[in-house]
Amino acid sequence: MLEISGLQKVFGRGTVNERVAIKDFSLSLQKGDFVTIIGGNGAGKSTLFNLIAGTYLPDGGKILLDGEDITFQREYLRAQHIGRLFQDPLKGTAPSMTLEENLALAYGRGTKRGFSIGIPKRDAEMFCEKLRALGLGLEDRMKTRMGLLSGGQRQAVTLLMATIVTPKLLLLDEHTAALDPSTAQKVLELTQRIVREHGITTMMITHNIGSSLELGNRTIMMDEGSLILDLKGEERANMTVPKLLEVFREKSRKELDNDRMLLS
Ligand SMILES: Nc1ncnc2c1ncn2[C@@H]1O[C@H](COP(=O)(O)OP(=O)(O)OP(=O)(O)O)[C@@H](O)[C@H]1O
Repeated sequence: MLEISGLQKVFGRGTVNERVAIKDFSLSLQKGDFVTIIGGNGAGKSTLFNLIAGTYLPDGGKILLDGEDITFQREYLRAQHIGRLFQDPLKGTAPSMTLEENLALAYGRGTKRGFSIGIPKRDAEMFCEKLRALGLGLEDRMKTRMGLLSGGQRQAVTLLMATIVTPKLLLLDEHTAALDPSTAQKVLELTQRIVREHGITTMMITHNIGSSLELGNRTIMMDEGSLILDLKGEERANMTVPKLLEVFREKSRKELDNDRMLLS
């Protein structure tokens, strides 16, 4: 359902700062795949997401989503089918608008539903039910401004917003990295539940090597803009954190000595 072939992105071409961020990158995902992505600082993980989401355009290669060539499609058009979460829980939301209004905006994405006429009662009831299902008591705070929620609450609502219209693809860019460990765990559990319920094809960048093996059905490792490891099936099931670090050392000839890299 996602076919990436020969993707290339160079920043600052022809300048002293020239940097090949994505180098001949190819990847093919099946519908319902949940891929975790790991790699050191500057490996190209976020750039890959920016190219898939249309924030940047590539210098070469192709991206097909459900058979449609989206390589140069405008970002706002792709956003109708691609949900995205960032490390910053406020990114992609309107902090001065209420939860209900944020959800209504997300629900209206890609449809002809208007926002100016207010929020229909049955939509508000549906938002309330979805918030209740998060188990965070947010169903009683529909009129609260988004900016007043805690980081974990906001990220849970952002997750709901990204999936309220089931996307073809969900991109999670370290979406729990800014949360305390127990809140991060809760948001990860919610993520798994929502992704599983709707069978959403998902890509998740993480610095937690343990999570990268525990969540999803496939793990890819990037280094210097290239895919250096693609783990699935039995090979992935038998992989451990120490073994994965060893593989990284062998393949990249460097240590994963990233300060943010969590090893368990
Ligand atoms: N807008 C930009 N302009 C110039 N260089 C950029 C830009 N965005 C990314 N880069 C460079 O491209 C390379 C890949 O960066 P990217 O942010 O994709 O890596 P990453 O794997 O997400 O790293 P991290 O884990 O540190 O967030 C880096 O060398 C980075 O400095």
